[in-house]
Amino acid sequence: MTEQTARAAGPAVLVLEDGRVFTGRAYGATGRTVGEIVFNTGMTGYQETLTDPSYHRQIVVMTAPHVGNTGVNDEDDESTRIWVAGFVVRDPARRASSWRSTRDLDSELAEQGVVGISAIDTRALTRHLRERGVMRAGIFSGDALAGRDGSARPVAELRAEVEAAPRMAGADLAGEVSTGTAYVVPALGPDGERLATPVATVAAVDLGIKSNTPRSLAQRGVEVHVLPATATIDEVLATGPDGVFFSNGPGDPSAATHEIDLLRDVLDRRIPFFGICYGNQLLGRALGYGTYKLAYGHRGVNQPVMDRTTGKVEITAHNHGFAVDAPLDGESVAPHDGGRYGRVVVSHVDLNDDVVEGLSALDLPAFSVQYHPEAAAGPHDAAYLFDRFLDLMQQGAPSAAPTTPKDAH
Ligand SMILES: NC(=O)CC[C@H](N)C(=O)O
Repeated sequence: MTEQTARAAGPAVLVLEDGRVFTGRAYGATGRTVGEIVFNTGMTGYQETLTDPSYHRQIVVMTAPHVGNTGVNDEDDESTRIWVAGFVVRDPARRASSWRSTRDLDSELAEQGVVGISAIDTRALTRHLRERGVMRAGIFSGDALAGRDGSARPVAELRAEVEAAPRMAGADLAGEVSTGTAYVVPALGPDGERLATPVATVAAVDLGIKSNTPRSLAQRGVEVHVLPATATIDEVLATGPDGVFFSNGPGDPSAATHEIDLLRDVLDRRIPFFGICYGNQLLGRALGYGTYKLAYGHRGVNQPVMDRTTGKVEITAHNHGFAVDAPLDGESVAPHDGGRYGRVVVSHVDLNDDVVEGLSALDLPAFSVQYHPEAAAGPHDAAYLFDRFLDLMQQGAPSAAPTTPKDAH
């Protein structure tokens, strides 16, 4: 068992755009950070959350009161670094304890320069964000909190820095987190051995991809060519894909012009397509539907979603602040370009708030979900969607595409 003990910490403040201030202790790196403040209701999975590139430019509040208990290990990162802009916790573990832990979370945050705050009332903060919606915020500690004479800087000054931070609405961020160069994740056989002949080849456009996504495809015998967000249709076609995948990622889908054009090029060629989260929003926009910003989003690991093609309810992992605006009931004609993409159904819906959680084209080999079948963190109820993608690639469209949902839950 590995155990690590937390470091001593000085004062820190969290300042919200609307003027609300929380006072606590510095956690992780000391200094200043600004971003959009959002809350995550997962009781587990902080390491996967921190390393999920979709959280780029966001300060994450964990509603679970104890964070850091199992330290940090070498297996659970979802990318090569921590992406959150800041981290807010109630009660950090004073001692990390797990057989897999190699370091404690406080030091890991400090080492990666991630400014955090602890010892604040995260329940009051979350209730505030639920009432008012997500907004910009800043965490200030150390020199960023103290004025020249050593006394704390006035809140108005800190708030002005928060108000100068860029907003999430309109932000095109995939290019800031995507891989710079293409790479291949090899197909695996049943015993984890490399397959000489993959079952299928997928071109996966990395808009902020989590490691468990190509892994989930590779485990089904798929060879995955991960491409940068700047990929062109020729680069996609050069991989000889049986299917194209668009990943999760940070930012506002309405700003992703290049990716939406690329996706239309894919749809025009009737190449089987699957998208997750940002990929779902981009499919929505490519088909001509709108997207909008939710008041406080869905971030956690226990969101109930109904697969309306089977009537089954699954418990799912979410991280989204935007959503697709498509008609919930029955088929609609995709609005883009006079309806040339044919009919679409909302295949999945969130049972908490009726937000669109999946789209299926009926006349094209294309579908997507707003939540995370790759889990990490979260339950694996939705892993069947990778099999659905494989079926779509192997059987072709539109035979594998779901039919119109029978009921609207
Ligand atoms: N995880 C994601 O792909 C997030 C998509 C988008 N940035 C949102 O916040 O809704």
